[in-house]
Order: sequence, then C-alpha cells, then structure tokens
Amino acid sequence: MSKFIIFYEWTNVRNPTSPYRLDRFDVLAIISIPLLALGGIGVWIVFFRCLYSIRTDSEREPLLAAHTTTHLYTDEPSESSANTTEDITVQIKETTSSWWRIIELGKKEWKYYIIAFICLLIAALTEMFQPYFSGHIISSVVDNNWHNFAKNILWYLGSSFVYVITSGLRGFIFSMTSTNLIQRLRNKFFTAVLKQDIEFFDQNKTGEITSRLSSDITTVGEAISINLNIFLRSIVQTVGTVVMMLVLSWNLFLLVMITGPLTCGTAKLYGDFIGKQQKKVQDALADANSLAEEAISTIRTVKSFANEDEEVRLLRLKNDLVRKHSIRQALYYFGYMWNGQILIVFLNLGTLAYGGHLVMNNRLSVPSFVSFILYQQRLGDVLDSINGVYTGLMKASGASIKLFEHMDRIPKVLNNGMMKSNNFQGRIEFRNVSFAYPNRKNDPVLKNISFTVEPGQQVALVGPSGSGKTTCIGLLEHFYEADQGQILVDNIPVQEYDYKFYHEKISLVSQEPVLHARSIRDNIQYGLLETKSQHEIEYAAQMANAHSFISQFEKKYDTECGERGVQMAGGQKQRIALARALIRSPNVLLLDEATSALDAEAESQVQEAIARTVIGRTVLIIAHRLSTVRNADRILVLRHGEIVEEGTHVELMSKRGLYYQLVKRQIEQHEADIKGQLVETKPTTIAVNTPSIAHRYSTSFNAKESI
Ligand SMILES: Nc1ncnc2c1ncn2[C@@H]1O[C@H](COP(=O)(O)OP(=O)(O)OP(=O)(O)O)[C@@H](O)[C@H]1O
Repeated sequence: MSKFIIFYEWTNVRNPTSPYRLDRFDVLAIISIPLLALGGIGVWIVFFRCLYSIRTDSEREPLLAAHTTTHLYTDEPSESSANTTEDITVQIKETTSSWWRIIELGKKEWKYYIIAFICLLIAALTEMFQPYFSGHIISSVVDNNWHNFAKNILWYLGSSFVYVITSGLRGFIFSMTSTNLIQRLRNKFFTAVLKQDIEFFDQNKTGEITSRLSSDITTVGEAISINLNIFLRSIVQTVGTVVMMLVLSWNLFLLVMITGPLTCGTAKLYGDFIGKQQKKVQDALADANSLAEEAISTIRTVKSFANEDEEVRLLRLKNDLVRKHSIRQALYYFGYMWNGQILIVFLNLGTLAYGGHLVMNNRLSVPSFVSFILYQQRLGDVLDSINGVYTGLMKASGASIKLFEHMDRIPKVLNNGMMKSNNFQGRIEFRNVSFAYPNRKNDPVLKNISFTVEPGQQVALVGPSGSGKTTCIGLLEHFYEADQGQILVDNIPVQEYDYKFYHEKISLVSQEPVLHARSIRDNIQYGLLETKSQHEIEYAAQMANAHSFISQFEKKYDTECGERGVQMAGGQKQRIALARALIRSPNVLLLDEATSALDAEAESQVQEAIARTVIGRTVLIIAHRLSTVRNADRILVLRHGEIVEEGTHVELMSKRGLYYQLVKRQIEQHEADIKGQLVETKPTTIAVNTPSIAHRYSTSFNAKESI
C-alpha cells in the first residue's frame, strides 16, 4: 500500500515534488496555444472555401467551351456532384486504389528500396543526434569545459559525415527507382492503349493520350518516388525525435503533442483540395496538348487556310485554363504552407515561454532546454514534410486516376480468337448485319445487310457518300463488333480467328494510306513477324508497280517516308501501301477507294498494279469512280446502310436504278468538267492542279461506252 502511495505521489500532477507536476502555467500553455493556432486555421479555411467557389473567367467563356472536350466543361458539375455521399465514396476508393496500384508498380524494385531504407535509417539516426551534440557544445562553451567541447565537436563531425554519405546514397537510389517506375508506367500505359479498340480512339483525342503518356506519368512517377523517400525518412525522424524530446522534457513534449492532430488535419484538408485540383490541371493540360498536336500534325491544312492565328488564339485560351487551375492549386499550397508556419510560430513561442518557466523553476536544465528547442524545430520540419507527402500523394493520385482509367478499360472488341486455318480460302459472308457506331448509337449505319463474296471473286461496293461502304470494311477488319448478325470468313466468325493470322490473310489498302516515319523497306514489311529478304521486298514492290520509282531514289529502299508518309507523292504512297499489303500474300484484298485521290497517271499505275495482284484473290473493292469497278464480278449498291441493288455492271445499267443514276450523274459531271476545262485559259489550266482532263475524258468515255 505504501508503495502505491509513493507511486501515486510521484505521479500526481498536483504534487510539487513530483516530476510530472503541472501548475497553472502548464495547463494554460497546453490549452491556449493549440486554440490560438486553430483560430488561425479557421480563418484560412473560410477564405479558401470562398476562393474555391469562385469560377474562373475562362471556365465561363463560351468560345472556349465550344472547343473544349467534354471532361473540361463537365468538371464543374462533377465537382458539385462530388458532394453526394456516393461520389465522395467513389473518389476515396479511386484515390486509395490508385495509391496501391502505384505502390504495386514499385514492388519489382523492393531490393533497392531496402538498401535505400537502410541508408535512410542510418542518415536519420545520425541526424537525430546532432541537436543533442549541439546542445552539449553550447553548454560546454557556457561552462568553459573545453574537453567536453572537443568531444562533442568530434561526435558532431563524425555523425555529419555518416549522414552526408548515407543520405546521398539514399537520394541516388530513389532517383533511379523513380526513373524505372516512370519508364515501366509509360510502357504499361502505351501497351494498354494500343490494345484498345477503335471505339476508344474515336472517343479520345491523340494529343490527350500522348499528354497522359508524358506529363501525367512523369507527375505520378516523380511524386511517388520523392514522397516515398520523404515519407520513410520523416517516419524514422519522427520516432527518433519524439523519443529524444520525451527523454529531455515530457512536460514540454505534451505541449508539442497537442498540435500534432492539428498538423495532420491541415494536411488532410489541403491534400484533398490539391488532389482534386491536380486532376483539373492534368485534364486541362491534356486538352491543350491535344489542340497543339492536332495543329502541328495538320500544319498543311492550317497554312492553306491561313489559320495560324486562330490556332494560336485557341491554344492560348486552353493554356490560360491550365494556368488558372495551376495558380489556384498554388494558392491552396500557399494556404497550407501558411497554416503550417502559423502552427510553428505559436509552438515556438509557447515552448520558449513554457520552457523558460520550467528552467526558472529548476525543473529543466539549460542544455536540455536548448536541445529540446532544436529537436522541436526538427520535428516541425519533419511534420511539415509529412504534410508535403500527403499533398504530393494526392497530386499523384489526381494525375493517375485518368491513367488507370485508360489502362483498366476493357476493349469491347477483343482479339483473343485462336483459329488458324491451314486451308484459308477467303470466302466472305455478311449475314444479317446491323451496326451503329458506338458513339452514335441512335444512327444505324448498316441495316440488316447480307451478301457473300466467293473465293477468288471480285465484288465492288458502290453507293452515295455515307451509305456505309467503309463501315463494311471496318467490320470485316474487326475494328468494331456488329450489333446484330455475323461476319464470317470461310464460315467462321471473324472474332474467332487468331489476330495476327487473320490480318496476314486479309490486307487492306485504304483511301489515304498512312506510312510510318521509317524507311520504305520498313514500311513494306510493317507488322511482319520475320524480316523479309531484299528479293521478297522487291518482288512485292514490283507487283505494286513501285520498284521503278523506289530505284530512282538515291537511298532506294532505305529512303525515309517522313511522318505519315509526307515525303512521298500520293501515287507513291498508294503503291508502297499496296506492296505492304501484297508482301503477306493475302487471300483477301480490301481496296477502299485505293485510287480515288490520284491523278490519271498515278491512277493508271496503281490500277495496273491492282489488276495484276487481284488475280486469284478474293477482292472487296470500294470505288467512287465507277469506271474502276466495271469489270467486277458483282456490284453491290448501298444506300442508307441497305443493299438496294446487286448484279454485274451490265445488269445494273439495264435496271436503270440507283447504279444507273450514279453512273449517269458521273458522266454528266465529267462532261461538264471537260467543257469547263476546255474554255479555261491556258495559264489557269496549268495553275490548277486538278486530275488531268485526259484522265477524266477516258473515265467518261469508258462509262459512256458501257451505257
Ligand atoms: N468513327 C465513326 N463514328 C461515328 N460515325 C461514323 C464513324 N465513321 C463513319 N461514321 C458515319 O457512318 C456513316 C457511314 O460512313 P461510311 O464511311 O461507312 O460511308 P461511305 O459509304 O464509306 O462514305 P464515303 O463513300 O463518303 O467514304 C456516315 O454517316 C458517317 O458519318
């Protein structure tokens, strides 16, 4: 019992002899300082809530809104709707899951993280003792004790040396892992994006996707590695510093402790704001990048319409939105820093006053007080860092939400078929196919169409613009899934074929073939698993009527094609594209207006190549110039997504239906053109680079002859 009484007296805060005694001054300090700090924070919360509700001018700007993608002008409603419990829950889930996923990405480098953590631990421990040695250096100077002074100086120097080495190593490892993380994230994102179906690319602009690939991923990678570094360091430092402070003076530590929840609360509040704002910054940046990318990639069109100033104006408006979102984010950051500083000022003042009181009452020694103050300053820095970590993580999670959204999207069109046929014939069948594009679900493009193309047959699809011809090719290429009905090749649904196998058997030459910024050789063997010999490449080029012009280039097959084939003429591009299709010896050739953009000479060269290559192959051809499909085995006439006529050229002409009308209109148009061209003066005729008269004449002549 007596022991209990002694213990009670020893721990009784009212007992003047107890080391845990608290007087009125103690209680006043512990209560008043946090209250004062809270008041400061409250004022700032009110100020920032007001600021938050102010909409920027450019968000109201109608012109910009008209050019802004959906996610930008819908971000305001989404923010207000985030007030509902459901939305907040979704946001928290999104944020948490994106953190975990980013951490998972770093799992691969766990060995490096362990080394970095050991360095960090050593650095933090050595750093932790520095205030202790500083306190003793000061007190030994006051006491005139030079032996103690030298000893503590040596300890200080030794610990600083270890600190410098280990913290440098830690920094290097974290930078290296950050670079690796960014690269891995970039590769994963690019792989995921390329695996998406065409619907995804219909919905997302190229510039937006590339912006995610560069800017968002860098933001995430850097924020994560830097924050992981700071977070781990801060945790170790916090534990060490707290222990040292407790040992030095528990009364003073109690005062410091009370401000802890305030610091965490502030970090949470501002972290949430900053996270939300970061998503807006990244979205606005993606939108601006998208516009810049579009303007640069279509520079010829921009220049031919002298529209540079307008493009610059639009980009400025979009960049202005990025700037405004970024400034608002910087203001949140400023507020958060300000609050942190208020807390620190109050805490320092409180500690000085209360610590001074303890020293004057002989409850704390001077060296301990000095050391405590230094530790407290360090704790302030550490807590500040932890706050920064939280806001940094929120930034990263804001930037990563869209990244993971793209990466997680499961394509609606899956290319997971396994079928590889040894006896691939190339019989095409459209069986009751109906289709509407996913982004225009209410506008049916194909309505219950059925047709077959037997192996070796040449079938032409003709019809007015927008009747659904290219859509048929898109479905056959399995870019989209039909809403109803089936598309079969050799009686097997296209989705059941192995993706690579199918696209080697079926080759497409489109109206505006896109070449890659690589050599002609690389373009011809594009997408092939094995490298083709020079002989095979030349053979494909000869079949496509391309060898002679390629041979005239100085670098021959190593000549660069330029971005999207910009360094090649239209006819040359078409013939390289034809060689690219032919090198895989496809059973089925899809020709989507392969010659419509060419002049007479280029067209005749491509036609000649096509005539040579179609023999023995199943061919589905789309042509506006009806003269090019006269010899097809069968012609299907489409109108508003339905097959309205079917037969050979002669049969259809005799029917006097839509096909006849189309041919007639084309002849009349050509005749009018010829008359117009003939009355034009010579210089004008030379200046206007239209498809040649001779070509049009021959087309009209052919068509007329056939009527
Ligand atoms: N990616 C797309 N998203 C939404 N609608 C589309 C898309 N591509 C085409 N369309 C629409 O589908 C319809 C048919 O287009 P399609 O390209 O198949 O016509 P077409 O007969 O080939 O025309 P043209 O002869 O002028 O090339 C058009 O109304 C077009 O606006």
